[in-house]
Parts: sequence; structure tokens; C-alpha cells
Amino acid sequence: MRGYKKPTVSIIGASGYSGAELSGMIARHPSVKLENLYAYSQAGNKVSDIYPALNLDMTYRAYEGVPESDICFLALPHGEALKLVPELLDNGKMVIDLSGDFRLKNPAEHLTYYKQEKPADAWMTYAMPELFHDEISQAKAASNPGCYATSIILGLAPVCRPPMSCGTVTSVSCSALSGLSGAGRSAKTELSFSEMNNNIRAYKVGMHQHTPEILQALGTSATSPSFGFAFTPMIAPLTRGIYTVLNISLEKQLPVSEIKEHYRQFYRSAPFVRICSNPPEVLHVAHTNFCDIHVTQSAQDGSLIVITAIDNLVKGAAGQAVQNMNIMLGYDETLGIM
Ligand SMILES: NC(=O)C1=CN([C@@H]2O[C@H](COP(=O)(O)OP(=O)(O)OC[C@H]3O[C@@H](n4cnc5c(N)ncnc54)[C@H](OP(=O)(O)O)[C@@H]3O)[C@@H](O)[C@H]2O)C=CC1
Ligand SMILES: CC(=O)N[C@@H](CCC(=O)OP(=O)(O)O)C(=O)O
Repeated sequence: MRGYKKPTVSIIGASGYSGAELSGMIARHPSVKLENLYAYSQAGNKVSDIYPALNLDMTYRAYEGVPESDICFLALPHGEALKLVPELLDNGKMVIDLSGDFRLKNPAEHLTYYKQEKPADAWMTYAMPELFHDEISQAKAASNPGCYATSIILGLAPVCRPPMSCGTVTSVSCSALSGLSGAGRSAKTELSFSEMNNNIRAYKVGMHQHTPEILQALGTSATSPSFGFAFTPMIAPLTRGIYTVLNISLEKQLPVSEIKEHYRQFYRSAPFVRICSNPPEVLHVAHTNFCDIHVTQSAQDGSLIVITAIDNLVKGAAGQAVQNMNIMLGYDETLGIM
């Protein structure tokens, strides 16, 4: 397009796992320009020394105030974006935050699950494109969903959100396995190779911080849930990937063929959701922005079993963030990530 100046992008927290994934995607994106990469302890170091595979001739900078760029992504530890985003918005930047800081509408839920106070207005459009495309297309500031939350919400939305032709959900039991990159790049003893090789471990059982955003996105809340919800996250010896099994009890049993058709219809305009006839596999979605979903039924009690798989760093973080940027800029949502 002659005369068209590509919007410029800065990534704050670019030296972490999701920031690095995002750096590669933005560098390859045909319709935006990567301008600055900001880091914390890695400021001053070359990208090529930490992530040679990115093949980027850039140096991480220390954050010293609002960047020039049109678009700012933040991929920082929880609590850090809360400090930076107001100033970015005051300066007219388009903002996409990958942390949990702006996902929850209810500050009391945020305090319970993140152990941090936040102002009542610290909320930005919950940017799950398959559910909130129109709101995202109007937004200047977006909160990217969590990785587990993405895999769980996409598996549940067709039975929990309108148009609901599958009967009322009475309870959901959810178990999900995550790869180690989900915990970020900084070393933790319990995530070291010798602790995790040949091992699986449940953690934050029944109290994971993604619980309230899942229920909020499904039109209910953790404070007053309209169905029973139990979530057990587990860490597994994979580098990347989230594998989620949802056992769903419905008030009224329906033939599984009808429910599968409902899922296909629900996601008919969603380019990154694939309804699969076989159970999904992490390797089939690794390094992609796809969420694969398999729908089946228990032969014993007729309850619904939905299995989903995503790459936590792509559909669960950087890929979904680029999908959201595309929608906010009015581009095709698949640009640079399909
Ligand atoms: N990993 C994943 O699968 C997903 C992560 N997220 C969310 O994205 C965000 C980033 O996660 P992830 O990439 O895993 O994290 P990492 O730990 O890998 O990276 C954190 C980034 O933040 C920087 N940083 C660390 N401490 C500070 C600080 N006190 N002030 C400013 N910058 C700091 C780091 O800089 P430096 O390296 O230079 O010290 C690094 O760039 C988190 O909020 C996370 O919850 C969301 C979905 C999925
Ligand atoms: C394996 C692992 O430790 N995963 C992290 C999820 C990281 C993440 O995605 O954090 P937010 O979405 O909340 O920003 C966890 O369970 O806390």
C-alpha cells in the first residue's frame, strides 16, 4: 500500500517467554513495524545473545517512560502493568496487556486471587476474539486472556453462553496440564529439570487465579457462580502446551451429535478454533494459534466431555495478543499468525 505508514510497536517485558514469542511475531508481521524491545534485568543485552533463534539485531532497552510507538504490548509480572498502563493511555497509545492486572471487573475478586489491591476502574476489554470480537474492534486498550483461561473458556462457551441450545450447565469439573514455559523464564527450583522430568504435579488446586476470569467471561462470576466449577491445574514436563479436560453436567441430556453440531455452529466464524473428531494433541497445536476442541459424551452417565489443546505461548499469550491487535487495527484477524 503506497503512502501507508505501518503502525509502530513496542514490547515491554520483551525478554520473557511470552514477550520473546511476541517479538518474533511482530518482527515478521507484514503490517506493523517492531520499534523497541524493553526488558528489566536484561536491559542493555542483545536479543541475539538470549534468543538467537529470533534472528533480531536489536538490544533490550530499559523502560524510561512512554515510548514513541503507536502500539504497546506489556508482558510483565502481575502488578507491573497496573503502574504503566494509565500513562500509556493518557498518551494515546493502543495498549494490549498480557498479564492478569486488567482482566477482572471486580477488584474484590482480584484481591482474593492475585493478593493485590487494584482501583475499581482498572479493567480493559477482555480480549477473547471468539466471544468479544465487536468490543475488541472498538477498543483502544485490551486485556489478553490467561493461558488456562483461554483453553477452558473456549471449551465451555458454546454450552455456557447464549445462544444456549444445549440445556443448562449444572457443574463443570476441569483438569488441565500446562507446559513449564507457562510459569515464565525465571528459574524456580520446583520447575527444574530434575524436579519435573518424568513428573506431573497439581498446584493452586481449587484456587487458581484464572478461575474468576473464566466465570466472568462465561457470563457468571466467582463471587456468585451460576454453576459448580472446580479447576485443578497441573504442571507437566512439556516446554509448551495446555491440555484441558472438561467434565460438564447438563440439566437435560442431549444426543452428542446435536451438541457437536452446536459447537461447529458456535465457532463457524472463528478461524483459529477447530472442532476435531478425535481427541486433540498438544503437538498438533504447538507453535500455532489454534485451539483444537473435541466433544464427546460419557457412555456411563451421558455427561459431556470436552477436551481442548492450545499452545500457552501462542493462543494462550502472544498469538492471541497479535490476533487482538489485528482486530483493533481493522486488519484481518489472521494476519501474520495463520
Ligand atoms: N508464559 C505464559 O505461557 C503466559 C504468560 N502470561 C502472562 O504474561 C506475563 C509475562 O509472562 P512470561 O513471559 O511468562 O514471564 P517471564 O518471567 O518469562 O518474563 C517477565 C518479563 O518481565 C520483565 N520483568 C520481570 N520483573 C520485572 C519488574 N519488576 N519490572 C518490570 N519488568 C519486569 C522481565 O525482564 P527481564 O527478563 O529483563 O528481567 C521479562 O521481560 C505475565 O503476566 C504472565 O502471567 C499470560 C499467558 C501465558
Ligand atoms: C505453569 C504455570 O505456572 N502457569 C501460570 C500461568 C501463567 C499465566 O498465564 O499467567 P496469567 O495468565 O495469570 O497472566 C500459573 O499457573 O500461574
